Amino acid sequence: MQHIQVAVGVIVKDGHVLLAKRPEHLHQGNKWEFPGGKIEAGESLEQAIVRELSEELAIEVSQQHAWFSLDYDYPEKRVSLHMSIVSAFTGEPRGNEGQPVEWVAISELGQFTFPDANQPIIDKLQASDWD
Ligand SMILES: Nc1nc2c([nH]c(=O)n2[C@H]2C[C@H](O)[C@@H](COP(=O)(O)OP(=O)(O)OP(=O)(O)O)O2)c(=O)[nH]1
Ligand SMILES: [Mg+2]
Repeated sequence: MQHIQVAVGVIVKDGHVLLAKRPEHLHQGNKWEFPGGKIEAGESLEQAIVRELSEELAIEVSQQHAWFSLDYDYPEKRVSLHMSIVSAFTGEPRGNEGQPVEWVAISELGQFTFPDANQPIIDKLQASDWD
């Protein structure tokens, strides 16, 4: 089975996180995601986060730290998601590829539909103190 390594940017600001909507035609399409994408050969997690968030949101990440990782088996592929908490960036995030983006209160994440692999991320966000 295909197995991909994914850099996932959890951008936290004032008790909110930034979500983006996955385009319908993609794997897990039309669901809300944390911005990010496949880690390329030779790239570190930190480098992949900087590149993906520049490509997808047109921001420049200036502070981040690795948070945790998880593996999940979709019927068609296995993903390893590597989460990084982004705590500082420059620029105003926008959907650089036409995708809707939204700042959502961590307490309200339950209202959104995420890819099936994401539940532990939501649980951990809601269990942590972000002040
Ligand atoms: N970015 C992101 N991907 C997620 C999340 N949850 C989740 O299961 N995924 C999965 C969906 C995809 O199978 C995979 C990300 O791969 P992708 O194909 O979208 O990666 P990419 O942005 O590099 O896109 P591309 O190179 O194919 O254009 O990870 C999430 O919260 N954010
Ligand atoms: Mg992506």
